[in-house]
Amino acid sequence: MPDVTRGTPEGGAADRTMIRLDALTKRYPGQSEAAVDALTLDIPAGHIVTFVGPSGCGKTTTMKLINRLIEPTSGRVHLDGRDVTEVPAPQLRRRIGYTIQQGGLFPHRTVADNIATVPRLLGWDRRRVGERVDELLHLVGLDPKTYRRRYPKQLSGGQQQRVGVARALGGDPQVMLMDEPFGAIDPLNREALQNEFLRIQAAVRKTIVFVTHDMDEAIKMGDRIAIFGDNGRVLQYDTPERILADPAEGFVTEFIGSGASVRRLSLTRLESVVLPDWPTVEETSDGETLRAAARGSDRDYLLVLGDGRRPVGWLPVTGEDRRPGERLPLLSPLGPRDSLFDALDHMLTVNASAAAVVDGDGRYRGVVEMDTLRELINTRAAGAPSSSDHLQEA
Ligand SMILES: Nc1ncnc2c1ncn2[C@@H]1O[C@H](COP(=O)(O)OP(=O)(O)OP(=O)(O)O)[C@@H](O)[C@H]1O
Repeated sequence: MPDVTRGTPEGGAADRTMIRLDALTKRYPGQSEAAVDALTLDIPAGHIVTFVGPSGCGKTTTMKLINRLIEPTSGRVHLDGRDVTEVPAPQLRRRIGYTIQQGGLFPHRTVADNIATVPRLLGWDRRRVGERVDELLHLVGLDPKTYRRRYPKQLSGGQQQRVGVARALGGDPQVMLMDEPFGAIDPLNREALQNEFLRIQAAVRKTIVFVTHDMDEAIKMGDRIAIFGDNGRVLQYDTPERILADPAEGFVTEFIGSGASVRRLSLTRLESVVLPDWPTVEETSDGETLRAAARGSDRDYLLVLGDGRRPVGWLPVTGEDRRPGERLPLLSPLGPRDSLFDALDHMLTVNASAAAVVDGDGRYRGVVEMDTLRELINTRAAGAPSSSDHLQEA
């Protein structure tokens, strides 16, 4: 098998390797097959790597090998350049935060005591521990006054998960291992937690290994994705963009599913694409100017710009003689941080074939068309580079 797991997938400047798995193998007693088989993988500092794959493929076992909850049959784990077997286990676990499904909180300890677990192990004084607990509750979006003294059973699943994240961050670890942290959360709250967690990560920049069953979550959360096949083997390790654009044969293609080309749209932000120009008119234009603009364009709609070049409506062009019709309202234009997928979603929601895009100040920037998105989906699905000359990545 080619070595898919070494080095930097982007081929750019190398990030420091925080976790290095070297031919790591785990065979549980009495099992004929290895749960993890000669796994070799470099995890760069300050990034999220998602492990995704079918049930039983060795994701959890790999996590437990990293923080030495279990010992390997053979192979090595290096943390920040040092073999983990040379680091005493308690010290190691203080450097590695661990969250599991449903938060894994101690049921008979309050929220504050749960979060304080590692800071106390580290011997911090009471005041520093108390401050850290409040700081972390703030960070995960829970009001310390309300939640500090509650017990886990007095929290919703999502709140327990937040406390689980706060507890894992307690001792300011270098590394976080998160084993399906949002697995038991309903889809809406799950999305909120994912967004919240990405916001936290932008501030704390930990090295994170994030296990999930869900390819969409792997794409959203991962700077890189390791796709596991059976027996703890990694079939592909790369950025979400590359995996979606060029999935390894067979299993990976199947695992990603037929929605890959649509999913890729969600990876491209509007701020990074060059948008085609569109015929526009000013809100204050007189009738003659509007008629001239309608005749001079081959589009079925003109975009109306108001004060400060803000898109405010669409002007349909009708009839053989191309007359401007009644202005239609434009509710909310798309912004620079929206993705091509958001554009598609927006057009499907408002039943339109085009959507106006603005810059960060709300000024008109261009228009995305449904036809262009359709073309992108089709060319990407066919595996060909996009031939669209309407919408180029900047
Ligand atoms: N303590 C154990 N003793 C024996 N076999 C085990 C043990 N723990 C896990 N296994 C086996 O090792 C394999 C890998 O398990 P692991 O929990 O790492 O998979 P996983 O990818 O995390 O699965 P899931 O997505 O279902 O959590 C499985 O076949 C499992 O049955």
